[in-house]
Amino acid sequence: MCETVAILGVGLIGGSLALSFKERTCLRVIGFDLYEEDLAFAKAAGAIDEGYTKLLPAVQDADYIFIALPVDKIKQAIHSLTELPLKPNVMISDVGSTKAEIVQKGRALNQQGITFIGGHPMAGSHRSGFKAAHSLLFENAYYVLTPDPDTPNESVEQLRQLIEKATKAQVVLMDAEEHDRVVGAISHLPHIIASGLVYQVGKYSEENEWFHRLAAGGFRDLTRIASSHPIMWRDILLSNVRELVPLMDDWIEQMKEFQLAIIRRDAEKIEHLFDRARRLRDQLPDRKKGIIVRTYACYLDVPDRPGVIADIATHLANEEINLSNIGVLENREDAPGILQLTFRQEEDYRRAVQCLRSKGYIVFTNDEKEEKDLVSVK
Ligand SMILES: NC(=O)c1ccc[n+]([C@@H]2O[C@H](COP(=O)([O-])OP(=O)(O)OC[C@H]3O[C@@H](n4cnc5c(N)ncnc54)[C@H](O)[C@@H]3O)[C@@H](O)[C@H]2O)c1
Ligand SMILES: O=C(O)C(=O)C[C@]1(C(=O)O)C=C[C@@H](O)C=C1
Repeated sequence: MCETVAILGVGLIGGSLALSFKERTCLRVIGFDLYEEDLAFAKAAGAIDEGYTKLLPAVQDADYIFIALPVDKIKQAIHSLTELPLKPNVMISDVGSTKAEIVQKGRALNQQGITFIGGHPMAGSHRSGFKAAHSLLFENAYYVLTPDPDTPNESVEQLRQLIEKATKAQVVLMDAEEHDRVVGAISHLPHIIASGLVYQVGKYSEENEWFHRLAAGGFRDLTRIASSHPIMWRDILLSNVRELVPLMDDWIEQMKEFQLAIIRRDAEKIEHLFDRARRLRDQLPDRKKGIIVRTYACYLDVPDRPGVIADIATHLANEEINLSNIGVLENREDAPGILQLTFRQEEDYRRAVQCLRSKGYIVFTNDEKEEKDLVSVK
């Protein structure tokens, strides 16, 4: 007979877990959330079998409980679980973005003989709620578990196998404090910096709206995560103060190093800083994400005249080439825009390049675009 998993909080992460369990295991999935409508939506989407707005009916038959609430609410839920009649062999985990404080709370469950193992899937989005959930959100991502030294190995293995089977993520084990330091640097601090940049430009744009209007690719890429849920991020920061304060000190030092090099007009130093950063960035492991489908793109210098996009689309349609997306990358008034055409199939992409070149368009591929960008920067 199949077991039951209760997911507390059927939002982005809980909803994605629920979809993963339904898709790749035979577990019965019970959802718990504040809102009836969200539960009804998750049920209609096939993510949960039943949904409750009360904790007891959601957890009393569960063999596994995953707490996917905001960090502060995870701590409260752990406390509530210590007071409820649960199945004796239930295994409890969470998905919170910080671990030390949560694992500390979880020890109250461990003292009652219930296995609690902290967890954190290293994938997500700036979007929130079940509407943004996806069964492949965690595919190929790391999924950190932070068992205490005295957690039985069999329990860790059992949880690892369940998570890997359902989510297709790769489980790694880590000490909770080490987790908070690492994730503080690669996730929490970047969220603060992104919001800080948006603030700075927001302030300037109150005086001069061009600051907002000119904000283009680089600024947008760098600040996407500033659109994340403010309450979720408030709780994350408040739960990782110990690591964040020294990390912010280091960041301020790093900015001062850049500032000094600029004040001194120290070209060599500036180049060295950028060169080192580029090398380090290029060494980041490329973890292929499940929900990102491989696409093929080509680029066109297009004259800024009416009908040009329709003309391109017509040529492709006449050749029965399937175009997946079309977008303007740059749109300067005094220069041609760059049109990005994206294709799902390599064959479509190759035929499109050939077809459009034969119609007189200047088409360049990804590698050629990189070369062109570098040349125009020199
Ligand atoms: N968003 C990310 O990228 C990401 C990635 C990894 C881990 N996490 C962690 O996952 C957890 C959930 O984040 P999310 O992005 O899924 O948030 P979310 O807002 O999408 O989902 C949270 C869900 O919990 C419900 N909820 C909130 N308070 C509740 C309460 N008191 N009782 C019952 N239900 C309640 C909300 O209605 C919502 O459905 C957080 O702890 C976060 O730190 C987030
Ligand atoms: O991709 C994003 O938008 C995220 O913010 C995801 C992200 C991250 O910082 O990498 C955010 C919080 C999580 O705890 C894990 C992943």
